[in-house]
Amino acid sequence: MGIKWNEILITGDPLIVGSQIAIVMTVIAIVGGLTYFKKWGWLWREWLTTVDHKKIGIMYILSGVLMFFRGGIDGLLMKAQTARPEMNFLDAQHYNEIFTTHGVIMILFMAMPFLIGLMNVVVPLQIGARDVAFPQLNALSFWLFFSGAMLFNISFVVGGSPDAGWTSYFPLAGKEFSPGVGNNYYAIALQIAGLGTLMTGINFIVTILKMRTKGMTLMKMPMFTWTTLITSIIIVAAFPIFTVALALMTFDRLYGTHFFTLSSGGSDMLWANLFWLWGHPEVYIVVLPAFGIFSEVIATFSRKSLYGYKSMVISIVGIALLSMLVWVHHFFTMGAGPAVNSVFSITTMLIAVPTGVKIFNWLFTMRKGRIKFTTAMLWSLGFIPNFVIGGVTGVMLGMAAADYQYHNTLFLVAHFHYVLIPGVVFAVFAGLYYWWPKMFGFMLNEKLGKYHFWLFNIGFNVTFMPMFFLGLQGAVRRAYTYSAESGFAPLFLVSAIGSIILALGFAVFCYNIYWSFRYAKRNVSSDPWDARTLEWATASPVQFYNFAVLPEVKELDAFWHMKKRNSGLVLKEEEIEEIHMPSNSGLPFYMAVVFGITGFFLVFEWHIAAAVAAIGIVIGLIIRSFDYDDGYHVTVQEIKNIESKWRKVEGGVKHHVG
Ligand code: HEM
Ligand SMILES: [Cu+2]
Repeated sequence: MGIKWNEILITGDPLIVGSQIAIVMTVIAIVGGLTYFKKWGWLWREWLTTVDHKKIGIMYILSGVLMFFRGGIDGLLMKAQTARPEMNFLDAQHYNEIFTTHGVIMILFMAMPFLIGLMNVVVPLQIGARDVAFPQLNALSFWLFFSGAMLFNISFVVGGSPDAGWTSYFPLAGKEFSPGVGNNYYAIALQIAGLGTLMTGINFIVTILKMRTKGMTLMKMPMFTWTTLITSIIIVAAFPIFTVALALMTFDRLYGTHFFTLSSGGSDMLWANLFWLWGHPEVYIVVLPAFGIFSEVIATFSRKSLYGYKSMVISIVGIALLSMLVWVHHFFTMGAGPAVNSVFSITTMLIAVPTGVKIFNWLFTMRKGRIKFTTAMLWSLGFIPNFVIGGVTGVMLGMAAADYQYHNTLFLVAHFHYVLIPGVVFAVFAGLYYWWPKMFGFMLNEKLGKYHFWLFNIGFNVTFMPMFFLGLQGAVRRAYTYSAESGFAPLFLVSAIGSIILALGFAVFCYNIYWSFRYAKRNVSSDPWDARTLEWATASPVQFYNFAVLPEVKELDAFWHMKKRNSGLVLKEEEIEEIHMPSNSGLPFYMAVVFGITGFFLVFEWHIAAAVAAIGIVIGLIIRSFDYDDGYHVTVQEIKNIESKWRKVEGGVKHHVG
């Protein structure tokens, strides 16, 4: 096991050396800061060992912000490289690495944690529960996700990034054509993060089915909870496929098997099928919770209940079923034959029906509503036309015969950005502006929010609209440059300028976060938007036990009706009982560390070291099986004290913004 340091630490490239220096400086700054301000204990007690769904949610969201930064920089680098023809800012190899890490990071390490973070913060509150069903498992989910994300990210400076696209098609991703460690990172880091996600799916299914408060039948659940339930079911159905595919990939790359290489009897098409059997549902895993967020925001700021609730539920179930039946549309051109292509063409286009139902429901919700144009509402309004462009071009791509023309061009890249940016990123922003006061007890700045919205929205369209036309003119995706004679130059330049405007929008958002922590008024009402669902019946920020007394639900939009009956924030003191809470645990964090170390050794194929590190995993499991900690109780007196404190202040604050 001779360690070749020159292969491990990448040197010679200014971008990478710059990042290495930046990483070292950041680590020194964080360690120094924590030591100087004596915050290590606080970090350990309040965050690293927490099992509180709200804090876990906040950590997911913070990871999402960081990863958006990383993925966004990848995007900007690509846009800079293609701004002019025959540029040499990035070479072909670098471009390959960057679109690969960009795609993986944006989908798995940006979209997923943002949405799972919001699910964590909001869903237990919306169903009137004290936490998720398995709080410690929830912490383990987060830490495994985080461990996988960090492992994937260090590939840039240690060993080299994967470069076979976020789809990692074989034979390109196999050992023969990608001998470096880059694609090992893909196989192993995604495996670790994926295990975390799978556990999240199981956790939320059980939570939503078993932990709803009295009276909340399935058809009285808020729409965000519905979408979380269906998303979790898709996670449980789809992620194991990816787990298996990645395991087979790991065997192929590390142990010389040939599941995916033709040369020894394997099949590269097997990878393509397995990947998209997970990959297409994955798109709905990120887009359905986003639909849930828009449903909450649009109903709240139209001051009406959601139009067509039942048809909304039916259409998300329909989308979930169809999402498992369309995967072949990603490789129409691979020659499955006209009959197969036609079937998948039809299933693909069918998805437009339930999606269309939802769009009309949102529009009808707004009809005759007294609309408040808050920032959260702006994101929801902006989503609709942009997402329709993404949807319509999706139907175009879904026509198998026409797809021979569009396939692997920038038309496709433009299409899925028009789905994912409005469908996920806009939703995340809407959700953050909306639930920020619930998470922290103060708001994001509405005026900055509007700059953020307009810059981001305009920048997004200027970046991606030209790509449709470039694609139709024949510009292929994943190409690091093009010739001056191609005539692509003007549109590429416009697109690059757009990406700068987009980045400015994101910068305003980052500043807004800073602004809110620094300057925002602290005495915000617990229900600043005059909202409809139960999460607003708690203190802002929410007490660790969520509800002093679990609420009873009689109808949809339960909190709205409680307010109508003047029982919104009424607390019947005689009903307060002791609350049973789970204890913190350092075990999930420990498991993520040993998983991360084992994964790192596997990436470099240091098998003995990996085996030794894996013993750490087994030790963790053993410790957990001897863990009889049953949690602790909060006394009635304590609850009364806490409740009277915030309720007294609550009386004196200005309610309802806008
Ligand atoms: C923030 C602004 C963004 C910019 C400037 C950007 C730009 C780009 C560019 C230039 C490409 C490569 C085009 C090519 O094939 O040559 C690309 C690919 C891709 N992007 Fe983005 N993007 C952005 C946001 C996102 C978001 C939010 C997501 C997902 C949620 C996303 C997912 C992807 C994926 C999956 C690929 C394909 C990677 C591959 O070919 O393997 N992007 N993006
Ligand atoms: Cu698909």
